[in-house]
Amino acid sequence: MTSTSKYREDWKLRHVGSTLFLGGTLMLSIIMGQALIVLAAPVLLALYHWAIAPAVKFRHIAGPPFRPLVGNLPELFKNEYHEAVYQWSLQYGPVYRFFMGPTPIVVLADPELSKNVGLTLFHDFHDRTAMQSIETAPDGLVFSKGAYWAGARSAVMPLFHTEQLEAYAPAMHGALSKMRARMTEAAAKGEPVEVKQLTQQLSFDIIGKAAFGVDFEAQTDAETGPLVVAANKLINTIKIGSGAPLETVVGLFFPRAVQDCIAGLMKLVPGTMERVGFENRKFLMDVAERTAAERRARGGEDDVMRSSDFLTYLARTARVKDTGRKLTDREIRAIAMEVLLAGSDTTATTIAMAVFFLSYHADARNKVYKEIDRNAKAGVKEPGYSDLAKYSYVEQVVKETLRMFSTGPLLIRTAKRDMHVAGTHIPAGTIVWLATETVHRNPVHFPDPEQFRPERFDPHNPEALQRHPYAYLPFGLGPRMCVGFKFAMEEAQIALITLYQSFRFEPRPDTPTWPLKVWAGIVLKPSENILLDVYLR
Ligand code: HEM
Repeated sequence: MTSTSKYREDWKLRHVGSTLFLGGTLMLSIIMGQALIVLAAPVLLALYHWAIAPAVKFRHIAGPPFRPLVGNLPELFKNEYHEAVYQWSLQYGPVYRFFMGPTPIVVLADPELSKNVGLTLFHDFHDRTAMQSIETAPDGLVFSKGAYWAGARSAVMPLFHTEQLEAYAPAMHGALSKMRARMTEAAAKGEPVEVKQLTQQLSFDIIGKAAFGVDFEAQTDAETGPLVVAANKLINTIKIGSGAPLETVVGLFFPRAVQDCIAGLMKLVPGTMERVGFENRKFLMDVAERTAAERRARGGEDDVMRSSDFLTYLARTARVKDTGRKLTDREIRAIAMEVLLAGSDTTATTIAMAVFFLSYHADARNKVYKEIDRNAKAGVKEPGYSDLAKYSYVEQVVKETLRMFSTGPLLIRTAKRDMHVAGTHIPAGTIVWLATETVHRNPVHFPDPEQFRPERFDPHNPEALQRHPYAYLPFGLGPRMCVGFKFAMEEAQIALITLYQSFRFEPRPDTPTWPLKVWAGIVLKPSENILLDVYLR
């Protein structure tokens, strides 16, 4: 080989080598680039989902400025979140949006809009979205959906028919006699009473007897009674905001599947709120299931409507309206749990707050005494459900208490499809809050809203006659309205009648004043420490 041809050969080899090297590098960078894209895509997508999309998608609705990732959580949890909702409505009007982390919430704070969403457009705003991954949710009422919910609700409704409500009154009086004894003792000793604590225990005893048919012993054994201890522990785990379980916090930022996964994992770790919630829910559900089985075994499908408890009725008589099918054990225990949770703290807070307001309002208190004494003279001492019509002022007191201090200050609905409400586009899947408490505080519908004035609910009062029919919604509205509202009104009225038959409550220097620093939360943030002096009348 000549030197020229050798040179050519070397050159070729070098050329092939560098081409291969260049090609390889190019390939490698393409592969790495693609890998990078594959790896980065979810991060970019998540960033888009958290940091950009919500603001872009909801830019047509006014509201507080969006912050990437956290949205408006800081403002929301600074006070109580329905207080933030109220303040925003003053700033942005009756239709606005804010962001719970990256999740947009559209708020409607107007009676007509409540009517539209809760009633007129019900089929498009049929369901609620849960913040926690509650395992009983698909079988109960509160977070069940569509046709299943309608069937379950139809089976439960007869529990709140008039004759049944009449049958719960003796259990209410039974529980109240224990409370009266405790109050009498406190009055004799000159000791103050913490009203909310007492009414909480009272409510557990009442709902325990009515729903489960068993004695929760909350008033006699609050510290060690297994049912009341479990119920209290469970209630503490159902929180949103500071002190909420990790799964709830995760649920603010991640899709439901991630939240469920975290909830499942946390349940395995002793001491976590998820574990405490799981154990106590299971304990109570097992009690409900055992009790239902025992009630079922006692008899056939006979008439167990009167003088029975919820579980007996649900296990033996209840039927889904259209199909006629019986409720399963899973459904029965889920409904029993919900009733226990939805029906205890809400009613207890209402009774406690009514006593609180009355302690500061001698005029209203004297009208209550007058009504009670008039009925007592006419022979009504332990009123049943049908007697309550004779206590219209006590009813007005309960209504005004629920207006001033809502234990259900927001109604939750989810848009099933793209909708237009008040000319505003609401995309499918959006969570909508009907800010009922904000309306309750609006002077257009309730003049001097910070004033406790039960007379505003006197049906003959021009203020009541002129009010928008959907301005006052403490129990919600439409087909998803509170299933237990008549039970709650019955319990609150009977409790107040019993208490004011015998006692007088006076504020102390350390009693909170209105407005309270802490407002009721959507789930369970009661006004605690309502310390009052109690006297025999
Ligand atoms: C003062 C007491 C109570 C208040 C303020 C209250 C308030 C509410 C509110 C605002 C809702 C949502 C309604 C809606 O979205 O339109 C609701 C739903 C519900 N409440 Fe009550 N409630 C009280 C007592 C009770 C009691 C005593 C029970 C049971 C015995 C109960 C069981 C339920 C259930 C099961 C739901 C879900 C209904 C459904 O989605 O079909 N509540 N409650």
